[in-house]
Amino acid sequence: MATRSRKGKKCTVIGGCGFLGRYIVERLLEEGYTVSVFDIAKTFEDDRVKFFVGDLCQEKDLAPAISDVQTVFHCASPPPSSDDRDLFYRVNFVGTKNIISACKKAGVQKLVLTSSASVVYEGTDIKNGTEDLPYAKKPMDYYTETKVLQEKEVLAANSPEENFFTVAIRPHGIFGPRDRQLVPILVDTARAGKTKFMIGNGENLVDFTYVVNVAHGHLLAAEHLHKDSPVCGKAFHITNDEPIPFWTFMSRILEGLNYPSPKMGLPYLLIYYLAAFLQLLCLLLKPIKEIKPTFTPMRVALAGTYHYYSCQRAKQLMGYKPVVPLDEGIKLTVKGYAHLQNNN
Ligand SMILES: NC(=O)C1=CN([C@@H]2O[C@H](COP(=O)(O)OP(=O)(O)OC[C@H]3O[C@@H](n4cnc5c(N)ncnc54)[C@H](OP(=O)(O)O)[C@@H]3O)[C@@H](O)[C@H]2O)C=CC1
Ligand SMILES: CC(C)CCC[C@@H](C)[C@H]1CC[C@H]2C3=C(CC[C@]12C)[C@@]1(C)CCC(=O)C[C@@H]1CC3
Repeated sequence: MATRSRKGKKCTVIGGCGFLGRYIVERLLEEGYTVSVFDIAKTFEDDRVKFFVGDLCQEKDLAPAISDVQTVFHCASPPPSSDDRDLFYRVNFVGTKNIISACKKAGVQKLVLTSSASVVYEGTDIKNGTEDLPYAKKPMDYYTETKVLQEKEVLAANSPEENFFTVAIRPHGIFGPRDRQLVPILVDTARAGKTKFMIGNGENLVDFTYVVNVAHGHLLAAEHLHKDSPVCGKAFHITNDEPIPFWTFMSRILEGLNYPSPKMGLPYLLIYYLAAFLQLLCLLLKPIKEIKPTFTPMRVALAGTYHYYSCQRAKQLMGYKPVVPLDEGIKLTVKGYAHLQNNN
């Protein structure tokens, strides 16, 4: 008992210097956990946190960071906008297997993976999708393909007989202050004059999840992860439970930052196939010049289709409910990005 209680509140957040990871660290500290962070780069200071800088692709780097802890949160990933297939495979698949191996060797009891609701998304409508949907047979990009591999590996590693329990959290459309993907890319797109039109008719409902709710879901999962718990070895959607039309959300952020929001819609399929053609062209031109298109087929599909998910399983098995409502999250996000405000 002494060993378990001593380790009980000790945890490590792999990827803890990232957008979501740092919010998980902050929530853990609020809840009285002893927190270590393992990341490829240290991006913030906090005297309460023990930092380990390393590469999760190197299992030897991991050992010191997870020694004598009960719970590991794994939220590291290359940015989805990367086009480095090998990097995605090494970090998200091989790196995750390293984490599982290192956790078992170190006697870690709980592994909470940050997966993604996109592991079941193939570019067509998903309305109130449950965790029973099959994995995407044709993921829309390589990032998603490696997230599928990663989740399968972690859930299969759940082993009560080895006192090792795993769970996968599937957030969708995480947003909030310090985000490095959604708002910065949206603002860049607006500044380039590319948000004059919506993609599609603007009615497609989508889940956007305020980052504090995602961190809350991760801690709930860890607290419910123990022998004989129904949480073990399962995936859970964590959303704001308030699906919103994609372009209504984007317009709220744009107008909040004093950028014009799109008023007219362009036919979804026209833009989708244009994006697919552009992606092929960029691939052919890559040896001559590297061009990264704003409107990738994945982003166009996300902008033009329904994709929202049921978090009923998290509500029932973990008592999850969002702690920050969507409207409040949007206001906090706009406030957090005042430095990206349109001053023209
Ligand atoms: N953002 C979103 O909308 C969604 C995100 N997710 C998942 O949530 C998780 C967190 O996402 P997010 O916070 O947005 O991502 P970030 O890129 O902000 O954070 C990821 C962190 O992992 C670090 N990292 C990357 N490679 C390695 C490595 N080899 N070794 C150690 N650390 C590494 C990154 O460092 P560096 O920055 O230097 O690369 C970064 O600090 C990811 O697993 C992502 O797949 C799921 C659904 C939606
Ligand atoms: C077409 C543009 C005007 C859209 C600008 C916003 C997009 C950059 C974001 C809208 C939906 C976001 C999203 C992700 C990244 C950023 C967006 C495409 C993810 C792909 C991040 C990683 C995941 O696991 C799934 C996310 C789905 C939603």
